[in-house]
Parts: sequence; structure tokens; C-alpha cells
Amino acid sequence: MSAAKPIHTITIERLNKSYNEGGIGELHYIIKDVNLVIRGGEFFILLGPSGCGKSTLLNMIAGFISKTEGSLRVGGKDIHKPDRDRAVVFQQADSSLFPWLTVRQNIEFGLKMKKVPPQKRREISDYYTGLVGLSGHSDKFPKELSGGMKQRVQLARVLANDPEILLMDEPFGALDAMTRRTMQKELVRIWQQTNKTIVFVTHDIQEAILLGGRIGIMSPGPSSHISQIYEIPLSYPRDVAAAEFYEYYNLIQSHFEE
Ligand SMILES: Nc1ncnc2c1ncn2[C@@H]1O[C@H](COP(=O)(O)OP(=O)(O)OP(=O)(O)O)[C@@H](O)[C@H]1O
Repeated sequence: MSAAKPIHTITIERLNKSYNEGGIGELHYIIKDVNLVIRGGEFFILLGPSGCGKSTLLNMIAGFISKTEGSLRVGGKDIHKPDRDRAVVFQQADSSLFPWLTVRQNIEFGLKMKKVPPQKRREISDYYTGLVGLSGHSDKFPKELSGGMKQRVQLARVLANDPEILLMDEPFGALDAMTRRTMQKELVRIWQQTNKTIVFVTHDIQEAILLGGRIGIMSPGPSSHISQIYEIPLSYPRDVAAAEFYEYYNLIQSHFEE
């Protein structure tokens, strides 16, 4: 449904974010000297320990947080505010869904705002409801859904607006292990079908290797930067029990032990 859209590169050069705590004294750099190119259509993982600045970087790409120095561009255009083409999927679906609207109404919300005619809205929401595996649940309210189903609604709602880039901040972090595994598989399938660029934040090495085409490792903060990028050429769906998977796991794990 969105294959005809352009796919732009995200280019980050010498990017810094600092907070001047208390207004005096030394600047406190959260991230410093981040250089990164994320290709259009790729599944890119930002992996790093808790508190290193992954969400800060993702929110800067989203345009929610301003940069201090450096450059941050999508397809050559500077990012300085949020845009429809960069959608964010959060860990807590609850805080992003409207509880008084049904699944269908939630998914169609952005389309209604854009004044898409009702019949076209229905067509689009039916398509994405099916894509995320929620057919038959369109008339339910969020409170009638499990955590995994709510996360699927959030994903369908974001996809219905047809953004070019999906920015995902530990989207499966609050789910139980089994649901999480299912959602990881589904996300890979959806990514393969929609051709979106995905930037996915996690601190889970296994999740990173299951999903990512490339994994950017963020160094522990403060002054965090991308210390290494690993290419993961394994075909999808990936098997955590496979010897090659284990090799990548050990390689990345050892990186954190250094
Ligand atoms: N407005 C702010 N002012 C000062 N420091 C901040 C501000 N926002 C975030 N920080 C600090 O920036 C650092 C990075 O936070 P961030 O949430 O980006 O890390 P993270 O890697 O996403 O962590 P987690 O994996 O735990 O979610 C933290 O030390 C945090 O305290």
C-alpha cells in the first residue's frame, strides 16, 4: 500500500545533545559526536545499556528533542520538528490509544484528521487491521484487548498514516516473553511487506539480532556515541537456537564486557 513512497537516508553528523544543569558550570553531554547513516528501507537497531541515550537520540530523529550541535537530516532536509513521515511507536500502547474509541476508530483517527473520506478510511483501516493480525477485533475497545493486541493497534494506527520512517522505542518491552516473540516475528513480516525504514531501540541483544539488518552499539553515557556497527546478514525469520545466531550474540555480548 505504501511501496511507491520515496525512501530517504537519515544522516547524522557530529551530533551532540547537552543539558546545562543548573545553568552554570560544565555542559553535561548525553550524546556526543554521533555519526550515523541509516539507509532508506533498512531495519536499524540502536542497542545500548540503560541510560546511555538511546531514547534521546530516537527523540531527536523524531524531532521531539532539539539538538545542541551537529547535523541531523532526512533526505538532505534538516530535522527541527516532528513530521508525519516520522512516526513513533512507544513502549506503552495504553498511553497512545484513545480508550473511548474502538480499534477501528483508533486506527482511522489520523486519517479522519486528514479528512480522508469514510470509505477510503475503512479500506485503509481494514488493510492494516489485517496486516497486524487483528481482523475480527475492529469493534472492540482497548480495555477489551491484551497488551500484545493493544501494541498491534498502535502499530496499525501508525502504519495507516503511511509514514516513511518508524521510530520504535522498546515497543515490546512491556510484553510477556511469548507475546514479545510473536510481535518480533510479525514486525519483521510487516517491515518486509511495507518497505519502511525502521529505527528500533532496545537494550536486549537477542531482540537486536532477531530483528536488525544492522545494529549500532551505543557506548555507556555520558557523552555516548555509536562505538560500533554490526551487520547481521542472517536471513529472516531468524532462529535463536542456530549456531550463527549464537556467534553474533557472543560477539556483541563480548563488546559490552570490554
Ligand atoms: N531533560 C533532561 N535533562 C537532563 N538530563 C536528561 C534529560 N533527559 C534525559 N536525561 C538524561 O539523559 C540520559 C539518557 O537518557 P535516555 O532516556 O535517552 O537513555 P536510554 O538509553 O533510552 O535509557 P533506557 O534504556 O533506560 O530507557 C540519562 O542519564 C537521563 O538522565
